[in-house]
Amino acid sequence: MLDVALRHSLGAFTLDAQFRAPPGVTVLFGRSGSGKTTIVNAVAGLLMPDQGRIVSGDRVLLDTAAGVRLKPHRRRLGYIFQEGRLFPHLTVRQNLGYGAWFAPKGAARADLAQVVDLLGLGALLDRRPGALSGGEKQRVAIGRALLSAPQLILADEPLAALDEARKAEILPYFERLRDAAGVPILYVSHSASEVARLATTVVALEAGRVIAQGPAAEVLSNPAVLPTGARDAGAVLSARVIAHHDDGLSELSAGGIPLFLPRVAANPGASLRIRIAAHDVILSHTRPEGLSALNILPGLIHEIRPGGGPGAIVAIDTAAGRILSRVTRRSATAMGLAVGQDVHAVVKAVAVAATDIGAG
Ligand SMILES: Nc1ncnc2c1ncn2[C@@H]1O[C@H](COP(=O)(O)OP(=O)(O)OP(=O)(O)O)[C@@H](O)[C@H]1O
Repeated sequence: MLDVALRHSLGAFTLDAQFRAPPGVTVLFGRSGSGKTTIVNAVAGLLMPDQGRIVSGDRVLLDTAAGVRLKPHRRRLGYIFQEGRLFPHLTVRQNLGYGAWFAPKGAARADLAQVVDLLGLGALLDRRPGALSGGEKQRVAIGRALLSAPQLILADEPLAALDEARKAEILPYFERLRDAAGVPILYVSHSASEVARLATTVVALEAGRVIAQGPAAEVLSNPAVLPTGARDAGAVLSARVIAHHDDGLSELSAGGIPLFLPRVAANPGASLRIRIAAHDVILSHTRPEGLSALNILPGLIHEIRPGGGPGAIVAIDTAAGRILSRVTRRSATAMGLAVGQDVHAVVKAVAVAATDIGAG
């Protein structure tokens, strides 16, 4: 568990933020300039806030009132930066060894063989960073952070420098890290689909303040707190893989509702989390028939939130969880949509991209 309370002024900007990061990935999510990096720097000990208290597990890293200010190297943190920052003259094995060198003596630390296996680094150990792809470098950086026996991992936009294909390559490794390493991860991101896949907890920031914090599915289903507003709104559902069919579709079950998606890379029985973007969901009063879309989720309208422009976000509670649909206000009026009404949310199978599906 990480507890953070900070107050700090930087010119015209004031950070006044409090949040708690339970085990798993806690994503700091907010627009550019909302204070994400300032928070990460304060946790890292690279910025001394005007006032603050930061507690990681049972260790007080900072308590300005009590005069406690642990030096950065004594905070037991692993860093994963945007651009990897590996030593170019060292091999992958030596770069990993550098992480272990930083681990305090006697600290329980990850085993090299386990880390190599977790991150798929076996074939890369004797190469230098110049001979690695961006995604491979990032996997080495994750391994190096893990081997330093951290009590907390800080990842500041670790995927921002990678193209979509490399991001898709790395995301599963962060999922494994989240699910296997048992170390809390504080993760900075702008990307709604990255957040939907990785976050256990989301801390939404605006102008230096926390405007929402809580489980990812809950915070992300509130379009009012998303940095890009309705454009990025979407729901996160938990689903279990039931079967793979011969026509290339996989059948899943989300709270008992069948979902058909393009074949997913997970075995029957596996739990997945799936992001369904609000703009891919259409609404119907009656259960549609003669429609090509395969996924129909009956539910009740929980909220209708008009946007600044012509659109509105409709939140629907279904047995699979809360779904969001982005419709025009004109359609909402023409359909007579109202809170408490029964509706059917309709999702095309192909609307759900592979990057929006992650381990649950
Ligand atoms: N040394 C400084 N002096 C004055 N203002 C600063 C200073 N450093 C940062 N700021 C301001 O503090 C605010 C928060 O910056 P911060 O880097 O934490 O934002 P961020 O959410 O990480 O943004 P990004 O996503 O663009 O990295 C910004 O408005 C920035 O301009």
